[in-house]
Amino acid sequence: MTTTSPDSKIPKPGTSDPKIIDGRAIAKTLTARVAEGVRAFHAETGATPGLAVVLVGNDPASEVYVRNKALQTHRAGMRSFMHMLPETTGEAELLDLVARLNADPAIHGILVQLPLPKQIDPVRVTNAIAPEKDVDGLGEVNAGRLALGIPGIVPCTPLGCLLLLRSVHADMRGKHAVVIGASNLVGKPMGQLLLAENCTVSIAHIDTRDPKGLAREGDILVVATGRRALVQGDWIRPGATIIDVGITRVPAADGKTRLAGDVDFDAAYPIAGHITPVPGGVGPMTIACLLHNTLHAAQLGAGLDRSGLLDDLRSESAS
Ligand SMILES: Nc1nc2c(c(=O)[nH]1)N[C@@H](CN(C=O)c1ccc(C(=O)N[C@@H](CCC(=O)O)C(=O)O)cc1)CN2
Ligand SMILES: [Mg+2]
Repeated sequence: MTTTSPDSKIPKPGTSDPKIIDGRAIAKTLTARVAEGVRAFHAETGATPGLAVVLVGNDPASEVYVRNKALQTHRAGMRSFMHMLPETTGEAELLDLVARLNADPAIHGILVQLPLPKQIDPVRVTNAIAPEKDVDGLGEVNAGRLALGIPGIVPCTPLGCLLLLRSVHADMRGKHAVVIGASNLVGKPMGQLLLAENCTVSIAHIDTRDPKGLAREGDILVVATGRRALVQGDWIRPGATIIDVGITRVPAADGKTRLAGDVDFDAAYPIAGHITPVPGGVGPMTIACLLHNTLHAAQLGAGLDRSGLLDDLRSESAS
Protein backbone atom coordinates (compact mmCIF):
# COMPACT_ATOMS: atom_id res chain seq x y z
CA MET A 1 0.00 0.00 0.00
CA THR A 2 1.12 3.56 -0.63
CA THR A 3 1.34 5.85 2.39
CA THR A 4 1.09 9.63 2.21
CA SER A 5 2.49 12.53 4.22
CA PRO A 6 -0.11 14.71 6.02
CA ASP A 7 0.04 17.60 3.54
CA SER A 8 0.43 15.82 0.23
CA LYS A 9 -0.41 12.63 -1.59
CA ILE A 10 3.33 12.10 -2.25
CA PRO A 11 4.04 8.51 -1.24
CA LYS A 12 6.74 7.78 1.31
CA PRO A 13 9.87 6.45 -0.41
CA GLY A 14 10.26 2.71 -0.25
CA THR A 15 6.58 1.99 -0.77
CA SER A 16 5.80 -0.16 -3.74
CA ASP A 17 3.64 1.92 -6.06
CA PRO A 18 4.71 0.95 -9.60
CA LYS A 19 3.87 4.46 -10.84
CA ILE A 20 6.48 6.02 -8.59
CA ILE A 21 10.08 6.06 -9.77
CA ASP A 22 11.95 5.55 -6.49
CA GLY A 23 15.14 7.60 -6.86
CA ARG A 24 16.29 6.76 -3.36
CA ALA A 25 16.25 3.02 -4.04
CA ILE A 26 17.92 3.34 -7.46
CA ALA A 27 20.58 5.68 -6.01
CA LYS A 28 21.27 3.20 -3.20
CA THR A 29 21.92 0.41 -5.69
CA LEU A 30 24.20 2.66 -7.75
CA THR A 31 26.10 3.85 -4.67
CA ALA A 32 26.68 0.23 -3.54
CA ARG A 33 28.04 -0.51 -7.00
CA VAL A 34 30.39 2.50 -6.82
CA ALA A 35 31.64 1.34 -3.38
CA GLU A 36 32.43 -2.05 -4.90
CA GLY A 37 34.29 -0.30 -7.74
CA VAL A 38 36.27 1.77 -5.22
CA ARG A 39 37.45 -1.44 -3.46
CA ALA A 40 38.48 -2.96 -6.80
CA PHE A 41 40.28 0.27 -7.77
CA HIS A 42 42.21 0.23 -4.48
CA ALA A 43 43.11 -3.43 -4.90
CA GLU A 44 44.37 -2.77 -8.44
CA THR A 45 46.24 0.53 -7.93
CA GLY A 46 46.78 0.95 -4.14
CA ALA A 47 45.13 4.39 -4.45
CA THR A 48 41.85 5.79 -3.16
CA PRO A 49 39.70 8.07 -5.33
CA GLY A 50 39.50 11.61 -3.91
CA LEU A 51 36.80 14.25 -4.45
CA ALA A 52 37.30 17.97 -3.69
CA VAL A 53 34.13 19.99 -3.11
CA VAL A 54 34.32 23.77 -3.00
CA LEU A 55 31.56 25.88 -1.44
CA VAL A 56 31.69 29.67 -1.60
CA GLY A 57 29.33 31.48 0.79
CA ASN A 58 26.63 30.37 3.22
CA ASP A 59 23.63 29.38 1.12
CA PRO A 60 21.81 26.99 3.53
CA ALA A 61 20.62 24.58 0.80
CA SER A 62 24.14 24.39 -0.72
CA GLU A 63 25.57 23.70 2.75
CA VAL A 64 23.23 20.70 3.09
CA TYR A 65 24.15 19.39 -0.37
CA VAL A 66 27.92 19.64 0.13
CA ARG A 67 27.69 17.99 3.57
CA ASN A 68 25.71 15.12 2.03
CA LYS A 69 28.24 14.84 -0.77
CA ALA A 70 31.11 14.58 1.74
CA LEU A 71 29.25 12.03 3.87
CA GLN A 72 28.39 9.81 0.93
CA THR A 73 31.88 10.12 -0.55
CA HIS A 74 33.25 8.68 2.73
CA ARG A 75 30.58 5.99 2.82
CA ALA A 76 31.57 4.87 -0.68
CA GLY A 77 35.17 4.46 0.56
CA MET A 78 36.57 7.56 -1.18
CA ARG A 79 38.46 10.53 0.26
CA SER A 80 36.64 13.83 0.61
CA PHE A 81 38.34 17.25 0.61
CA MET A 82 36.07 20.13 1.60
CA HIS A 83 36.92 23.78 0.93
CA MET A 84 34.52 26.27 2.52
CA LEU A 85 35.25 29.83 1.38
CA PRO A 86 33.60 33.06 2.58
CA GLU A 87 30.88 34.83 0.56
CA THR A 88 33.32 37.67 -0.22
CA THR A 89 35.82 35.38 -2.00
CA GLY A 90 37.04 36.90 -5.28
CA GLU A 91 37.18 35.07 -8.60
CA ALA A 92 41.00 35.14 -8.73
CA GLU A 93 41.23 33.48 -5.31
CA LEU A 94 38.81 30.75 -6.36
CA LEU A 95 40.67 30.18 -9.65
CA ASP A 96 43.88 29.88 -7.64
CA LEU A 97 42.34 27.15 -5.47
CA VAL A 98 41.06 25.31 -8.56
CA ALA A 99 44.58 25.42 -10.05
CA ARG A 100 46.03 23.86 -6.87
CA LEU A 101 43.36 21.13 -6.87
CA ASN A 102 44.04 20.46 -10.57
CA ALA A 103 47.70 19.83 -9.69
CA ASP A 104 47.03 17.63 -6.61
CA PRO A 105 47.47 13.91 -7.47
CA ALA A 106 45.32 12.83 -4.46
CA ILE A 107 42.34 14.54 -6.06
CA HIS A 108 40.56 12.84 -8.95
CA GLY A 109 37.39 14.92 -9.01
CA ILE A 110 36.69 18.62 -8.41
CA LEU A 111 33.27 20.17 -7.94
CA VAL A 112 32.47 23.82 -7.31
CA GLN A 113 28.99 24.06 -5.80
CA LEU A 114 26.52 26.28 -7.67
CA PRO A 115 25.20 28.94 -7.43
CA LEU A 116 28.27 31.12 -6.85
CA PRO A 117 28.17 34.65 -5.40
CA LYS A 118 27.55 37.32 -8.04
CA GLN A 119 31.16 38.58 -8.19
CA ILE A 120 32.28 35.19 -9.61
CA ASP A 121 31.62 34.04 -13.18
CA PRO A 122 30.52 30.37 -12.96
CA VAL A 123 31.48 29.66 -16.58
CA ARG A 124 35.05 30.88 -16.05
CA VAL A 125 35.37 28.76 -12.90
CA THR A 126 33.91 25.53 -14.32
CA ASN A 127 36.15 25.90 -17.38
CA ALA A 128 39.21 26.23 -15.13
CA ILE A 129 38.68 22.70 -13.75
CA ALA A 130 40.90 20.21 -15.61
CA PRO A 131 38.54 18.27 -17.96
CA GLU A 132 39.71 14.92 -16.56
CA LYS A 133 38.74 16.06 -13.02
CA ASP A 134 35.53 17.86 -14.03
CA VAL A 135 33.17 15.39 -12.29
CA ASP A 136 30.25 17.80 -12.70
CA GLY A 137 30.77 17.57 -16.48
CA LEU A 138 29.95 21.26 -16.87
CA GLY A 139 33.16 22.53 -18.49
CA GLU A 140 33.33 23.21 -22.22
CA VAL A 141 35.39 20.08 -22.98
CA ASN A 142 32.95 17.64 -21.39
CA ALA A 143 29.91 19.61 -22.60
CA GLY A 144 31.37 19.52 -26.12
CA ARG A 145 32.03 15.78 -25.87
CA LEU A 146 28.41 15.21 -24.84
CA ALA A 147 27.17 17.29 -27.76
CA LEU A 148 29.39 15.34 -30.19
CA GLY A 149 28.58 11.91 -28.71
CA ILE A 150 32.20 11.35 -27.62
CA PRO A 151 32.78 9.58 -24.25
CA GLY A 152 33.30 12.12 -21.47
CA ILE A 153 32.03 13.05 -18.02
CA VAL A 154 28.25 13.60 -18.02
CA PRO A 155 26.62 16.15 -15.66
CA CYS A 156 25.26 14.43 -12.55
CA THR A 157 21.62 15.57 -12.48
CA PRO A 158 20.78 14.84 -16.14
CA LEU A 159 22.67 11.53 -15.89
CA GLY A 160 20.57 10.67 -12.83
CA CYS A 161 17.39 11.62 -14.73
CA LEU A 162 18.40 9.38 -17.63
CA LEU A 163 18.98 6.42 -15.29
CA LEU A 164 15.54 7.01 -13.73
CA LEU A 165 14.01 7.03 -17.22
CA ARG A 166 15.86 3.86 -18.14
CA SER A 167 14.40 2.17 -15.06
CA VAL A 168 10.96 2.36 -16.70
CA HIS A 169 11.78 2.53 -20.44
CA ALA A 170 13.93 -0.24 -21.95
CA ASP A 171 13.92 1.69 -25.22
CA MET A 172 13.17 5.40 -25.66
CA ARG A 173 13.60 5.45 -29.44
CA GLY A 174 11.08 7.66 -31.22
CA LYS A 175 9.49 8.99 -28.04
CA HIS A 176 8.82 12.71 -27.87
CA ALA A 177 10.83 13.99 -24.90
CA VAL A 178 9.98 17.50 -23.73
CA VAL A 179 12.43 19.27 -21.41
CA ILE A 180 11.13 22.37 -19.63
CA GLY A 181 14.10 24.58 -18.77
CA ALA A 182 17.26 25.22 -20.80
CA SER A 183 19.96 25.63 -18.14
CA ASN A 184 23.57 24.55 -18.66
CA LEU A 185 23.27 22.47 -15.46
CA VAL A 186 20.24 20.39 -16.46
CA GLY A 187 18.10 21.32 -19.51
CA LYS A 188 20.76 21.49 -22.23
CA PRO A 189 22.71 18.33 -21.25
CA MET A 190 19.39 16.50 -20.65
CA GLY A 191 18.37 17.34 -24.20
CA GLN A 192 21.66 15.90 -25.50
CA LEU A 193 21.26 12.69 -23.49
CA LEU A 194 17.69 12.18 -24.74
CA LEU A 195 18.82 12.84 -28.30
CA ALA A 196 21.45 10.14 -27.84
CA GLU A 197 18.58 7.79 -26.90
CA ASN A 198 17.01 8.63 -30.29
CA CYS A 199 14.14 10.55 -28.72
CA THR A 200 12.59 13.47 -30.58
CA VAL A 201 13.58 16.29 -28.25
CA SER A 202 11.90 19.64 -27.58
CA ILE A 203 13.35 22.11 -25.08
CA ALA A 204 11.07 24.84 -23.71
CA HIS A 205 12.57 28.00 -22.22
CA ILE A 206 11.47 31.36 -20.90
CA ASP A 207 10.41 32.66 -24.35
CA THR A 208 8.62 29.50 -25.51
CA ARG A 209 5.16 30.62 -26.66
CA ASP A 210 3.04 27.74 -25.40
CA PRO A 211 5.01 25.58 -22.92
CA LYS A 212 1.83 23.88 -21.70
CA GLY A 213 0.82 22.86 -25.23
CA LEU A 214 4.35 21.56 -25.88
CA ALA A 215 4.47 19.68 -22.55
CA ARG A 216 1.17 17.97 -23.40
CA GLU A 217 2.85 16.39 -26.43
CA GLY A 218 5.59 14.76 -24.36
CA ASP A 219 5.72 11.00 -23.87
CA ILE A 220 8.55 11.97 -21.51
CA LEU A 221 8.51 15.25 -19.59
CA VAL A 222 11.56 16.50 -17.69
CA VAL A 223 10.92 19.66 -15.70
CA ALA A 224 13.83 21.77 -14.42
CA THR A 225 12.74 25.39 -13.98
CA GLY A 226 12.93 26.11 -10.24
CA ARG A 227 9.29 27.31 -10.38
CA ARG A 228 7.33 25.40 -7.82
CA ALA A 229 4.21 23.57 -9.12
CA LEU A 230 4.54 25.15 -12.58
CA VAL A 231 3.36 21.93 -14.21
CA GLN A 232 -0.28 21.18 -13.48
CA GLY A 233 -2.39 18.18 -14.50
CA ASP A 234 -3.47 19.81 -17.77
CA TRP A 235 0.21 20.03 -18.89
CA ILE A 236 0.51 16.26 -18.95
CA ARG A 237 -0.19 13.78 -21.72
CA PRO A 238 -2.04 10.78 -20.23
CA GLY A 239 0.46 8.00 -19.47
CA ALA A 240 3.55 10.22 -19.81
CA THR A 241 6.67 9.67 -17.72
CA ILE A 242 7.36 12.72 -15.54
CA ILE A 243 10.80 13.55 -14.13
CA ASP A 244 10.69 16.45 -11.68
CA VAL A 245 14.08 18.09 -11.11
CA GLY A 246 12.72 21.06 -9.15
CA ILE A 247 13.31 21.40 -5.45
CA THR A 248 11.91 24.30 -3.43
CA ARG A 249 11.43 24.57 0.33
CA VAL A 250 7.87 25.63 1.17
CA PRO A 251 5.85 26.07 4.40
CA ALA A 252 4.04 22.90 5.47
CA ALA A 253 0.71 22.53 7.27
CA ASP A 254 2.45 21.67 10.59
CA GLY A 255 4.31 25.01 10.65
CA LYS A 256 7.58 23.37 9.47
CA THR A 257 8.82 23.34 5.88
CA ARG A 258 8.76 20.67 3.22
CA LEU A 259 10.31 20.21 -0.23
CA ALA A 260 8.23 20.66 -3.36
CA GLY A 261 9.01 20.15 -7.03
CA ASP A 262 8.24 22.00 -10.26
CA VAL A 263 5.37 19.58 -10.86
CA ASP A 264 2.14 19.64 -8.83
CA PHE A 265 2.49 16.01 -7.80
CA ASP A 266 -1.07 15.49 -6.59
CA ALA A 267 -2.49 16.88 -9.84
CA ALA A 268 -0.01 15.00 -12.05
CA TYR A 269 -0.10 11.61 -10.35
CA PRO A 270 -3.47 10.35 -11.65
CA ILE A 271 -2.59 11.33 -15.24
CA ALA A 272 1.06 10.26 -15.45
CA GLY A 273 2.23 6.75 -16.32
CA HIS A 274 5.31 7.12 -14.10
CA ILE A 275 6.45 10.01 -11.94
CA THR A 276 9.34 10.94 -9.64
CA PRO A 277 8.57 12.29 -6.16
CA VAL A 278 10.24 15.28 -4.51
CA PRO A 279 12.02 14.50 -2.28
CA GLY A 280 13.25 11.01 -3.10
CA GLY A 281 13.41 11.27 -6.89
CA VAL A 282 16.13 13.09 -8.80
CA GLY A 283 18.02 14.55 -5.78
CA PRO A 284 19.53 11.30 -4.47
CA MET A 285 20.53 10.33 -8.03
CA THR A 286 22.54 13.55 -8.40
CA ILE A 287 24.83 12.53 -5.54
CA ALA A 288 25.04 8.85 -6.60
CA CYS A 289 26.07 9.97 -10.12
CA LEU A 290 28.69 12.30 -8.64
CA LEU A 291 30.23 9.33 -6.80
CA HIS A 292 30.15 7.34 -10.02
CA ASN A 293 31.79 10.17 -11.98
CA THR A 294 34.55 10.48 -9.35
CA LEU A 295 35.38 6.77 -9.49
CA HIS A 296 35.26 6.91 -13.29
CA ALA A 297 37.65 9.90 -13.34
CA ALA A 298 40.05 8.04 -11.02
CA GLN A 299 39.93 4.93 -13.22
CA LEU A 300 40.66 6.95 -16.36
CA GLY A 301 43.43 8.88 -14.56
CA ALA A 302 45.07 5.58 -13.59
CA GLY A 303 44.99 4.45 -17.20
CA LEU A 304 42.35 1.80 -16.51
CA ASP A 305 40.22 1.44 -19.58
CA ARG A 306 36.76 1.49 -17.99
CA SER A 307 33.56 2.44 -19.71
CA GLY A 308 31.34 4.99 -17.96
CA LEU A 309 27.91 4.43 -16.58
CA LEU A 310 26.13 5.18 -19.82
CA ASP A 311 28.05 2.51 -21.70
CA ASP A 312 27.90 0.05 -18.78
CA LEU A 313 24.14 0.27 -18.63
CA ARG A 314 23.72 0.24 -22.39
CA SER A 315 25.62 -3.05 -22.63
CA GLU A 316 23.72 -4.46 -19.63
CA SER A 317 20.33 -3.67 -21.11
CA ALA A 318 21.49 -5.11 -24.45
CA SER A 319 22.54 -8.40 -22.81
N1 LIG B 1 28.12 22.10 -8.93
C1 LIG B 1 26.84 21.73 -8.80
N2 LIG B 1 25.98 22.55 -8.18
C2 LIG B 1 24.68 22.18 -8.09
C3 LIG B 1 24.24 20.93 -8.59
C4 LIG B 1 25.18 20.10 -9.25
O1 LIG B 1 24.86 19.00 -9.77
N3 LIG B 1 26.47 20.53 -9.33
N4 LIG B 1 22.92 20.52 -8.41
C5 LIG B 1 22.05 21.26 -7.53
C6 LIG B 1 22.05 20.85 -6.10
N5 LIG B 1 22.45 19.46 -5.79
C7 LIG B 1 23.74 19.13 -5.91
O2 LIG B 1 24.64 19.90 -5.80
C8 LIG B 1 21.57 18.56 -5.12
C9 LIG B 1 20.23 18.85 -4.94
C10 LIG B 1 19.40 17.97 -4.21
C11 LIG B 1 19.92 16.81 -3.67
C12 LIG B 1 19.09 15.88 -2.85
O3 LIG B 1 19.58 14.88 -2.38
N6 LIG B 1 17.83 16.18 -2.60
C13 LIG B 1 17.00 15.38 -1.75
C14 LIG B 1 16.47 16.22 -0.60
C15 LIG B 1 17.56 16.77 0.26
C16 LIG B 1 17.03 17.73 1.34
O4 LIG B 1 16.40 17.24 2.27
O5 LIG B 1 17.23 18.96 1.21
C17 LIG B 1 15.83 14.82 -2.55
O6 LIG B 1 15.45 15.43 -3.56
O7 LIG B 1 15.31 13.79 -2.15
C18 LIG B 1 21.24 16.52 -3.87
C19 LIG B 1 22.06 17.39 -4.58
C20 LIG B 1 22.40 22.76 -7.52
N7 LIG B 1 23.80 22.99 -7.47
MG1 LIG C 1 14.02 14.53 -5.78
